[in-house]
Amino acid sequence: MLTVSEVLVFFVVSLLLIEFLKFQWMRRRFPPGPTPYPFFGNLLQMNFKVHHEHLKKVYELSPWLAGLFLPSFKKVKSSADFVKALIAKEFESHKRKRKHDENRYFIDYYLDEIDKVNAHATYDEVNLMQTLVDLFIAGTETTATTLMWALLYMVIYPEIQEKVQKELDAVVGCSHVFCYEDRKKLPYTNAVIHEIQRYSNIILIALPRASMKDTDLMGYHIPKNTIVLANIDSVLADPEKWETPDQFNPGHFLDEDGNFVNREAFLPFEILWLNCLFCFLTGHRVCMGELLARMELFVVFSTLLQAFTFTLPEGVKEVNTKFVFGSTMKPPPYQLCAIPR
Ligand code: HEM
Repeated sequence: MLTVSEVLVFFVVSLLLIEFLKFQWMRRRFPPGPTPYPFFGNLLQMNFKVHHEHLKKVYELSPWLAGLFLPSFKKVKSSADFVKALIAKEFESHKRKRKHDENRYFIDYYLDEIDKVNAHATYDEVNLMQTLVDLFIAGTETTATTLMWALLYMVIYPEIQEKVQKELDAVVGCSHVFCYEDRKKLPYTNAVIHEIQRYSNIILIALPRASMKDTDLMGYHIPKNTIVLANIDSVLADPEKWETPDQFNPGHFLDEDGNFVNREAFLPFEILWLNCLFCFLTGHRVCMGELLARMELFVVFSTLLQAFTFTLPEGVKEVNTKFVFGSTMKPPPYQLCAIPR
């Protein structure tokens, strides 16, 4: 047991050490942001898995106690267990019904890789299960959240909804079954979907990168092993890149003749320019589901607006659009009416 004076000495020495390091580091030019204290500035480098493991142990020892003090952990764990059980069932069924000459699914291809004997490969069933969980979470939460924002914006901006419906009626009609190719004939609808993604900006920060060596970037010093987080929000709302960054304005993606125009700063899926700059760090990293997500958003959004008009329930005048912070930035829970057209 430490005495009070020992704790005080430790505290004072730590402060002096921090000040000394700060003084040393001030000689280099660091990017704007919090002072890079050795401990506080690098919280992300701590092994969070260990904490998670401890929480899991508490939960396993006494679910009742954990449920009392860690209700959110309990909820997350039961959701994760549900997803894992679902995926394990699917995985087992693929293994049972496997035909080597008829690979059709990701699981089948992965199982083939496991079968190949390669001492350096990391393909195994545990990794496969985790990859499936990752794909499941990354692939459902993101598109669902974007569609929640999409319908909310349609009730807030009925004139935009009406314009989309007019374009859909005029170009493809009311019984058309949508495919991704249709977006080329529907510039306004396409522009609205892009603006939904820009304005809702459901992932504020890209996945972490780490610097593999000391480096200077755009005049700033980035020490080796620093975790670098790219701020997607700063690009999607950059006043130098967008005419009206704080407004929902599909015009950002249209030229004066109403043709769809892609914008360099439209980067909801990845920070591409950063990938170029950081190629010396961790290499290329992008959203692997981008194309699937784009197709899903276009087909689901167009199909819904072709079939329904979305309005606020009677008597509701105000809508809260302040996002709820989480793995993706979701709109607060809301109600709407879907009126068949
Ligand atoms: C609206 C839908 C989506 C958005 C906005 C989105 C956005 C993102 C972003 C910003 C990243 C980080 C990229 C980076 O750090 O440079 C990412 C990574 C990722 N996304 Fe998506 N995503 C979407 C849909 C999907 C779908 C449908 C899938 C799969 C079926 C998917 C799978 C992944 C995976 C596996 C990664 C990690 C890639 C890596 O570790 O390098 N995403 N996504």
